[in-house]
Amino acid sequence: MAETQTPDIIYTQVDEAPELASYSLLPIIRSFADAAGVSVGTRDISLSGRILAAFPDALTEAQKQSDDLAILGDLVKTPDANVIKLPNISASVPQLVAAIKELQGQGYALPDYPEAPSTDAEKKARAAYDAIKGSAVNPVLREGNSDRRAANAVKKYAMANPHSMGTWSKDSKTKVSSMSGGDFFSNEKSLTLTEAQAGAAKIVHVAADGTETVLKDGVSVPAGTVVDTTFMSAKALDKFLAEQIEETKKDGTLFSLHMKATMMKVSDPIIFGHAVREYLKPVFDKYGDELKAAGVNPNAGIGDMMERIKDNAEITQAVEGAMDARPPMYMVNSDKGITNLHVPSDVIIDASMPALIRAGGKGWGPDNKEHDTNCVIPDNSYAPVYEESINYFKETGALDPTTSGTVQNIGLMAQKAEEYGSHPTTFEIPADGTVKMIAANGDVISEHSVEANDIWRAASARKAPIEDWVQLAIDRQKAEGCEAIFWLDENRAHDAELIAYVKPILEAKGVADKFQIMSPAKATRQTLETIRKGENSIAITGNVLRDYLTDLFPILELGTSAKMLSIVKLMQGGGLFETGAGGSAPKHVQQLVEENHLRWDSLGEFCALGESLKFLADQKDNAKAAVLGKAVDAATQGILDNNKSPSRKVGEPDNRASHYYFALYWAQALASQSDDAALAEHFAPIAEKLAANEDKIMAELAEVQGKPVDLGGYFHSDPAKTEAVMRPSATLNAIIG
Ligand SMILES: NC(=O)C1=CN([C@@H]2O[C@H](COP(=O)(O)OP(=O)(O)OC[C@H]3O[C@@H](n4cnc5c(N)ncnc54)[C@H](OP(=O)(O)O)[C@@H]3O)[C@@H](O)[C@H]2O)C=CC1
Ligand SMILES: O=C(O)CCC(=O)C(=O)O
Ligand SMILES: [Mg+2]
Repeated sequence: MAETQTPDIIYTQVDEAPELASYSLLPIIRSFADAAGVSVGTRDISLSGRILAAFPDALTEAQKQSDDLAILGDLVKTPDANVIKLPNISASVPQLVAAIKELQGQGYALPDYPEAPSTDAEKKARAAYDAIKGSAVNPVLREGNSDRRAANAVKKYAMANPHSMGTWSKDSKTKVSSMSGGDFFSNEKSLTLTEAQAGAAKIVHVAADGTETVLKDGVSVPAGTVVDTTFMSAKALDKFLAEQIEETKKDGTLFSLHMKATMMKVSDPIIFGHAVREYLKPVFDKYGDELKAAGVNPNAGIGDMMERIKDNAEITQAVEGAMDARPPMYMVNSDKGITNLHVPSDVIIDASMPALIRAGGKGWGPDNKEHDTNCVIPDNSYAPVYEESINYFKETGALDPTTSGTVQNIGLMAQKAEEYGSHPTTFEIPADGTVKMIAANGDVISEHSVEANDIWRAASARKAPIEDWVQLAIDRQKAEGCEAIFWLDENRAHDAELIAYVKPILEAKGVADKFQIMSPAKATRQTLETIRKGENSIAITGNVLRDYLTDLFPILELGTSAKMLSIVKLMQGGGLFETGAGGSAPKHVQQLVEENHLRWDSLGEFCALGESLKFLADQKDNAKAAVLGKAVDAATQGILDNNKSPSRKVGEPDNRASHYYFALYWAQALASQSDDAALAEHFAPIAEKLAANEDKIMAELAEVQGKPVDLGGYFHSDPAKTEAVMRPSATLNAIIG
């Protein structure tokens, strides 16, 4: 065959902190793997890489880049897949625009992001950019369901070395506020499609005057798919937001909005925009025309708005005046004046709510001090999880990480299950009327009366992924023998359809007595009670709760979700090993650039690497991969036992130093094992050299810290400059080769 062979393992090229870490870690991985005949390739799924791959016609031959995401999307549907997936940027519009600008500045003739596309070329460019926006990578790669948990060694380490936890007081004014109706939760309709209804469905808007507009045609929904449709009323949302702004002011707390504008890339930026508009209502009322003329789109946030009006002193002053009259906002960076409503991707609910709960219900205010906070989460589908957690901790005090049990997660996410797949079927409604979803055979799946500006969406979960998810839960419960709860609310339309799948499978397998089914609010309380007793629980959830809980519990138990094992057992037999459960930590890049210290912890990468190698050993009957994998586990244990994880403070050992120790312990484990004599012989001198040069290497790594560095770009950094920054120890580099 002419085709070049796929490497044994693909390591993804991403963005921000994890990508910086890869510059240091990947050469070590490759050098060690190479000695065992294991090939490690890379594929570029970074934001800049995806932009370049989408516009070949705008680039010179030398600049063109392959569509690696599409290639990986095909690979994960084969049994050969073995992919280590690091977190990548799920870009908001301001991030996308910034990345395009940076690439243009580097000589790539890319089109601008067309804000109001009118010509065909602009419409084409806009469609290409919109496909890159938000969570555009994970849904493509996740051809399997999710298994996230803390490895035993990691959990034990956290219990012995607890992170700091804020204290909860019974009279904390922190709370979660959600709509009392008119939200996605209360308007949801759900149906499991029959054979007769299966096929290509369409979504139609019928205006009050009878005009029909097809919003979307050809929505593929095979038999057995659970289809949900729902909408959020724009009027109810605005009323709710106005009330919350008032109430926050009365309570004397901070106003904060928690959304997932990246994952729900159509609905949530719109909801965010409503909050911006409501918070700055006097300004939008008075200067609406001027703001429109300046191209202000509230969905892009106050940051973008201020930039556009910076030359207009009157409006700038009006904004500042309006903000002074409003309750203070929860800040992303109080030193720099960056508020919760500045950029839609700055406050991402899965990370932001747990961080606030870990801090004892406190958020940072504009005065650079901690305050109680009103956490505004408009939709009720999942807000009760945070509400119940906050209520529970107010009653009982903070969780004790030294004694707490652990919560594992089995998440339904394969084939864009649930809201993850809803972007192409979410619409801001143009005019009053009805929205119908119509099955291939003409049956009306659902019908909703809507008003202009309401946000309507359809989401779906297919039969095979649902069945695979239930089986995964059965396997995991069997392995752990602990409490296992399906977080499903029989009173919610969608969950009731899932329960109709779950119950018969559990009964048929004779394991119904091992599982409970509970609404998210009840499951939250029971789970917290279980882990407080030092026992463990498995949360079996849909996609959104998978996302939320795999940050919430790890952040409370381990201090961070970066240390999680995150396995995607691909439905076609391959393996996808995600590193940790968190994101790409933009704050960490800032610190590196300012003071050459990278506090990113690669423990998630170490865990994923070990799993990937052990998977390769089984997948290709590769005994050397098994030896490498076992040694990775020993090295990871070594990092924990000897406290070699990165420090947060400049001047102390950082990410690069932890990679040196990882290499040292990995080489020592390989040198001392007796399963493969050739590998032991190869790694003995390497282990010796690494150990003998410890002081020298650590000094070389320490020496560079404390000064700013130049990476030659943020979204598309200069490889040579970045490598020089991330591999500053000539001694280590020479040993690694
Ligand atoms: N799988 C994926 O591809 C995911 C991608 N994302 C994307 O990541 C970006 C940033 O998201 P954000 O919500 O800010 O969340 P992040 O998880 O990137 O950051 C939140 C904070 O978590 C801590 N943290 C996260 N990872 C590590 C690590 N490995 N080592 C040490 N600390 C860590 C840091 O806290 P501190 O600095 O206080 O120590 C960090 O500032 C967005 O573009 C988002 O879309 C988000 C989630 C998953
Ligand atoms: O895909 C994304 O944008 C975020 C994913 C995420 O947060 C997660 O999987 O935990
Ligand atoms: Mg997440």
